[in-house]
Amino acid sequence: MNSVIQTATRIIIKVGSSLVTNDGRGLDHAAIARWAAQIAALRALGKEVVMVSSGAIAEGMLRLGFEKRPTDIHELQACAAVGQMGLAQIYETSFRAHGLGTAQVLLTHADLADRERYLNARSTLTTLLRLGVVPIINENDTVVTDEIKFGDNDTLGALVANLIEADALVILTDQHGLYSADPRKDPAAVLIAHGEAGDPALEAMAGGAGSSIGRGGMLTKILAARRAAGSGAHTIIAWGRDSDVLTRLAAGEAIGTELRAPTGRLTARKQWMADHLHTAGKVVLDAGAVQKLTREGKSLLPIGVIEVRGEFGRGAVITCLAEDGSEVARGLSNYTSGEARRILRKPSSEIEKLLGFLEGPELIHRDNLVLL
Ligand SMILES: Nc1ncnc2c1ncn2[C@@H]1O[C@H](COP(=O)(O)OP(=O)(O)O)[C@@H](O)[C@H]1O
Ligand SMILES: N[C@@H](CCC(=O)OP(=O)(O)O)C(=O)O
Repeated sequence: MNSVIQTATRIIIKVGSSLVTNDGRGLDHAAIARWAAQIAALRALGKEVVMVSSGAIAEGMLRLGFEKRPTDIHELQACAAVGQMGLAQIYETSFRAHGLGTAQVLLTHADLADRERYLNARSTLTTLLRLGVVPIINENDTVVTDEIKFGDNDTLGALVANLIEADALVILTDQHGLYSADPRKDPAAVLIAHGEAGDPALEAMAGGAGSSIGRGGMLTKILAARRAAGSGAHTIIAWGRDSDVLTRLAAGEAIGTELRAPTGRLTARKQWMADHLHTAGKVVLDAGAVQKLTREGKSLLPIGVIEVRGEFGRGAVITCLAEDGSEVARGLSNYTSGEARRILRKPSSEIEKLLGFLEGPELIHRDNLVLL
């Protein structure tokens, strides 16, 4: 039995170019309608779903009359811009049939590397989920070049899984999962049902490029699983043409390849904070705020802050100290050090008046806080 999707509440579902575009001949409306129906069923089970969908370039090629994929980067970008309209249109119509709203979110890797944009993307996506909307994400091909040339949406799917701390990443593709070798070339290849994300042996099996339509091949999916595991998300790679693949996964069926994250979510997040981000500043908390954070699992409000040390920008990782100097927590700050100094000791209801804007009632939201 496969329990990953059954127990997951927040799921990223990535559909590859090879699936969405009906082998390059425009968008596969029937396939998109089937995913929408299944995602509606997942939502009815209380799961939150974010889609990462490729297909803009292939649809744009069809609409603009290109027989084969252009090599000129700006023609590719033009195709993506034209095709993205078609993608948005068909997703909107398909989900609307189930009473679900959709949102178009176009991201680049650079957006997620910048802390301020990272926080904005994160807040927007979680707000969309709270409002019951299904976000449909693609790479913002108009403003990037490298990604179009070498890019794949598997990596984007993993970055989004990390961004909103999803429980699972489902990568739907034109194969039944990861095989011991490329099944297009080796008929004796067998399906790998289980593995551990990050196991180098998997990378060796997945070598080589993908189909003529897709960009990444299997290797980028294996690397995406490793990346998603960084925030504790498990990955499933499965055949997306199965009419009920998602609902069967949600019912607990073992389908495709399941790559489990070796560490739990909290551990992974702590590790991420510890490894990837140096703390830019410090805030000293009063005893009441320490109590709220450590015992009650609450966010850090400015009223509980007695001192701000160092200079930091919005979205920076800062350390929270108790009055005796001991480290209590680390987290991503909603405000710059200058702003934090103006609102410390103040009730959150005064933030807007003091700063002229409100980024949130808390200095560090509990979702962005790791206790030490
Ligand atoms: N070990 C493997 N197992 C399965 N597929 C593999 C493997 N190695 C390479 N591939 C290739 O990867 C392709 C899927 O990648 P890709 O075409 O990029 O799809 P997508 O558009 O869904 O991202 C398969 O069609 C297959 O030819
Ligand atoms: N952003 C591009 C998709 C990139 C791509 O093909 O990725 P993938 O589906 O992972 O092989 C598009 O919409 O055409």
